[in-house]
Amino acid sequence: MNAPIVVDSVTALRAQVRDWRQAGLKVAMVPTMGALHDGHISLIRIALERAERCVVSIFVNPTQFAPTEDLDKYPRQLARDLDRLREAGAHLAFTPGVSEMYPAGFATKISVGGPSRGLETDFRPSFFDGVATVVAKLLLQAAPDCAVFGEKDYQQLCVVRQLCRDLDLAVEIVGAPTVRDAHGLAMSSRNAYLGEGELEIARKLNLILRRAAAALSAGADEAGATGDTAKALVSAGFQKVDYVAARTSVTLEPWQRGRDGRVLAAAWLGTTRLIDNVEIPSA
Ligand SMILES: Nc1ncnc2c1ncn2[C@@H]1O[C@H](COP(=O)(O)OP(=O)(O)OP(=O)(O)O)[C@@H](O)[C@H]1O
Ligand SMILES: CC(C)(CO)[C@@H](O)C(=O)[O-]
Ligand code: BAL
Repeated sequence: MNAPIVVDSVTALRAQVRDWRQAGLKVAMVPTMGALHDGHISLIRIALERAERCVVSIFVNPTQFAPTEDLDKYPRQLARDLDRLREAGAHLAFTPGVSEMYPAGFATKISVGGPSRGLETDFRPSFFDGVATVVAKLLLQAAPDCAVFGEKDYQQLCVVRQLCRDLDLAVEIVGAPTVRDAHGLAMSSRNAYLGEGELEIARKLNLILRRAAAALSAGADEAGATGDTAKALVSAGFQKVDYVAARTSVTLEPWQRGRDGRVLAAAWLGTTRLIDNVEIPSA
């Protein structure tokens, strides 16, 4: 595979996408924060099934991190990421610096309602403002035909869909299934923070959520099932559970039996916060 073109300015990104467009080629985008793993590569594969050209952005977006969060220690490994992009057949890596995305005087924030209410927002109150603002910018900068986001960050996917619908952004948002290791652990750049013992515990998260989803599907009381799940996570070794909740798919309104639903959770292992979600099987 050829090495991807690497650009760090919006002007160069726009010029390249315009050339592809003029040549009649479709463009797909995969926004990331880098430290690429097989989950990201699966998004690129899906992008390449839908378009002749794939743009991957690598930008650790400071506005979605709270001051107490891991912005400084977030893994940054551009050379390795570019190798992975070449192997995956991505055509362009957009690697802007902070001042390219947020030049002096930048003063806009996009705040999405609906699916951003609750769950992550209860614990990361400005997270989705940061995500929505940067995703809107990336989609306006690259103007792709479609953009691929992972279901691992399920609430984020729902917020991005709402954002594009509300702002009439002419881009199709494609959701991609969660890629997991052999033990069910969702791949995540933050898994790199986990020590050996923590990894063993992290691998129990998905199984515990699947049990909760099966119990709900079989008719268990929602408050009881989510409460038992939080207790099971603590028994498994998680020190703190931010939430375990059942929600209706897409809108993330309270789940109603008979409707498509998901169980979503966030929990801490030491200083590492993991999230995951699973579908509630239809009864
Ligand atoms: N295991 C996975 N399967 C499918 N998509 C994934 C997976 N992990 C991340 N993604 C998707 O990749 C995109 C970029 O995510 P990001 O760069 O934040 O990676 P991450 O592994 O989720 O990192 P973090 O550990 O910071 O949450 C998002 O759309 C995210 O949902
Ligand atoms: C969508 C995103 C690239 C915005 O910074 C980020 O939240 C992520 O990697 O999931
Ligand atoms: N994967 C979503 C980005 C974040 O948690 O900061």
